Amino acid sequence: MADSTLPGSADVWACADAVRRGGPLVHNVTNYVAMDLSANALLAVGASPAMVHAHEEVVDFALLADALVVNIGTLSPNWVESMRLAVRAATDRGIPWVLDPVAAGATSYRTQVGAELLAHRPTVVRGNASEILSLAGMTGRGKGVDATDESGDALEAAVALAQVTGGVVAVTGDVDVVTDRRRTAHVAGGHPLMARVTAMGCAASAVVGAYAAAVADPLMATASALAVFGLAGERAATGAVGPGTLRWRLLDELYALEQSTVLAGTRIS
Ligand SMILES: Nc1ncnc2c1ncn2[C@@H]1O[C@H](COP(=O)(O)OP(=O)(O)O)[C@@H](O)[C@H]1O
Ligand SMILES: Cc1ncsc1CCOP(=O)(O)O
Ligand SMILES: [Mg+2]
Repeated sequence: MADSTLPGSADVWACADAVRRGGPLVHNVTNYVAMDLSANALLAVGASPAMVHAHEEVVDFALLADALVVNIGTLSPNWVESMRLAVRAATDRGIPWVLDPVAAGATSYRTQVGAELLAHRPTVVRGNASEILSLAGMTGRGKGVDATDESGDALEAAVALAQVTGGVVAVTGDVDVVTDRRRTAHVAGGHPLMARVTAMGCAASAVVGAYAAAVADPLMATASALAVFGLAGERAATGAVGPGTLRWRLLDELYALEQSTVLAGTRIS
């Protein structure tokens, strides 16, 4: 249902422009698989990435950053402690932080770590439908890091999680659903081939971090970041011969995205 407080295409462009002009420094405690694509996606949208997780420096780095992204993709106790330290520092400073609960529900360890981090009230949670359902204690049927549920079926779970965090929860998939309980945006776009490239969701979470640093309203920031990411993804898929070319074309499209393309291509309802 249309909601006049949801971002329109001009808002999405204003957010993209704010990221390009501001060039936020985004601190990532992320997984080994996602580091490269996330860092390149952040650079392509105009942000500065840093992947920093050693206990000895993670707090100092969080003090420099404009946003933090925490991703549990390749977690271990050592990494979880890095996440705790980084989240505490980011929270103390009041910078936005994003939680990507990769494969929550696949093992009890992941679900438990996801729940612990959730209790620290991330500004934004971004996951696929199976992860969001699992984190909310509902029956997500993920296949490892991949979703087997539809984003539209996780709206109730997203609202329940947003109730816990007081922030924004985004469920990506064929349509991205973004809610802060009061407002719910359905962001159309993207391409099914995007799910065939590993770390695509992680990179989307990283880009959400950049937008949350540059834009005060987390729902506006998240919906805009996902609109831009989806638009770049669908343009990248046009002419891609498979996942490999899509991956690199996505970076080119994120980098080259123009105002006219965003104004014509954004579909948020
Ligand atoms: N079937 C699809 N149609 C369009 N876009 C998709 C589809 N599946 C995933 N995407 C897009 O791919 C990106 C990653 O989302 P997703 O695959 O849900 O994350 P994850 O990799 O964490 O499972 C998002 O921008 C999302 O909109
Ligand atoms: C394959 C894999 N294994 C652990 S983390 C990871 C990457 C997951 O990336 P995404 O959630 O974006 O698909
Ligand atoms: Mg994921």
